[in-house]
Amino acid sequence: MATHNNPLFSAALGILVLCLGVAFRSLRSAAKLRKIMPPGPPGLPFLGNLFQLPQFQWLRFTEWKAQYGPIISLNLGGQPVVVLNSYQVASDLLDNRSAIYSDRPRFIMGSEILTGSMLIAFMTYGDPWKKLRRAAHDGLTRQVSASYTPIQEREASILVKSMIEQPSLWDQNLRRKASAASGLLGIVYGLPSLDSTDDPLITRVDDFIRRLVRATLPGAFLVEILPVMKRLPSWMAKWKKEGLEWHRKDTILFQGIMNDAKDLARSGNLSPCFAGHLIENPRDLTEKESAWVAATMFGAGSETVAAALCVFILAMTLYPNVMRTAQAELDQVVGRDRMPSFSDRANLPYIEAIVKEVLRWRPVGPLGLPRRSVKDDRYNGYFIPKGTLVLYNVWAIHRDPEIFPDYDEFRPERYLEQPDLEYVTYGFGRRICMGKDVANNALFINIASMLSALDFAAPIDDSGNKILPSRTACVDKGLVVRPVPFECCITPRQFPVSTSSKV
Ligand code: HEM
Repeated sequence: MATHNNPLFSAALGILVLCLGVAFRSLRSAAKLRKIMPPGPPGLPFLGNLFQLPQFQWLRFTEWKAQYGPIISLNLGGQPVVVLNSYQVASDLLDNRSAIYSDRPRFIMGSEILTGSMLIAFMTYGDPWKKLRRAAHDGLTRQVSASYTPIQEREASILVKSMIEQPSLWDQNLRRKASAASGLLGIVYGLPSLDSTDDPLITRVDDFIRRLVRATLPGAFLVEILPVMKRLPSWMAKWKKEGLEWHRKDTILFQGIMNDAKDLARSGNLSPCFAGHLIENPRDLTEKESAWVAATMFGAGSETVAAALCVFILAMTLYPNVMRTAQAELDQVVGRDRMPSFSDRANLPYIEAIVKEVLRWRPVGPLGLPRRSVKDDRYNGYFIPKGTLVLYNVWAIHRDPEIFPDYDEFRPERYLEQPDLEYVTYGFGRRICMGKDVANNALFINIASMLSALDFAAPIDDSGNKILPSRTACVDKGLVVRPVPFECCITPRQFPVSTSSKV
């Protein structure tokens, strides 16, 4: 039998030739595109640089900066990616061309399914995002954030107390008290301080954050790579069924807390809080939207502040001189018989500088949150096609030797010597962090309170040598990157009782 006369064989051959043709064309166009895009490492056909990215991608991007410059491009299996490695380039594109670079890539599980596309940080750019961001803005301006400071003072004292009572649990207390319980439940809903970290509300909110974080981990859900899977009916896709069910339950939870806040507002007993602003000025938000706008503040604000405070404790363990300089400032301005307060802030420039250096030295979001370009663009002679994934490398920007010559050192003095020095941990342009004032206030009061009441030191081994924690080892938790667990001796300053602890 002559196979070439067989119609099935001819059809199969036709499809093969067509596929090869399409593959060849897309290979050629990807190759052509790479030539006009910013420079970057060569990759494999089709897969591009997919297998050149290690776990801590910001480190590899920083190495490539040395080789290819402040703006580099990659091809991740056909997805064009641009990495912005310097302040100048990131600001040129994200601040000055924000109409093109303010979109986010799709987070199908983390945004569309788990939060019903109502978590501001993960929403794509457009009218729904603008509507929610505008409504949230009212409750987060610098002036309004200042009205939350009494809650933050109260919670900072509780954090210090927990560290004195349970020094071995410092990291857990940081996460639970400094995140869900501290500041945020009070700031968002005006709730009183919760005595127990096992409170069912904290547990539910923590579970919500954990689910969200898990959903954002690369490779956690296949649907992120094959978006068409979102169309599968729930009975065929367990992940989708569970995600939608969690969304339903979380909506009930967040609407319930919001309704409690409304009851308190009606009886005149709601303390100044974010929910109070939404209730007073609901704009055109539905009940569900306003419940999710408030919930966004947990998703975006809890792990980040706790991780930054963990970086602070790492820095104090490694740099005892910085700790002593800060304590001398506190003793002089505040004295030893009371806790610091926001009214001391203007007189505590060294503490303010420590806050900035914590955010610069080990940024808890070394790549911020990703963006996506919505239009073809040209920059410095390079082409950036519509749909490019745009990452800004906070790690590299904070380690630019021309701006931070001794970038690896934790040296708060740099901010006193050069008050205009920029750090970019809160991002850029239209998508810049909405909670930066709340976060800076939380970091200021927690750091000042801890330094005023506590000493931090590396533990000592049997031969009398310090056991220093790693300066660089970190854990990528999805939304945040924090130092690996380390030992630290935390002792009250006034009543020195040494306690060594491992987290
Ligand atoms: C140390 C603490 C924090 C850090 C380092 C941090 C960092 C960031 C970063 C890098 C972004 C993305 C910005 C961009 O795309 O350019 C962001 C977005 C956001 N942050 Fe924060 N954040 C912190 C605390 C908070 C807090 C306490 C809140 C709320 C009270 C908050 C609310 C938000 C919101 C709502 C967004 C989404 C903005 C948008 O996509 O339009 N953040 N944050």
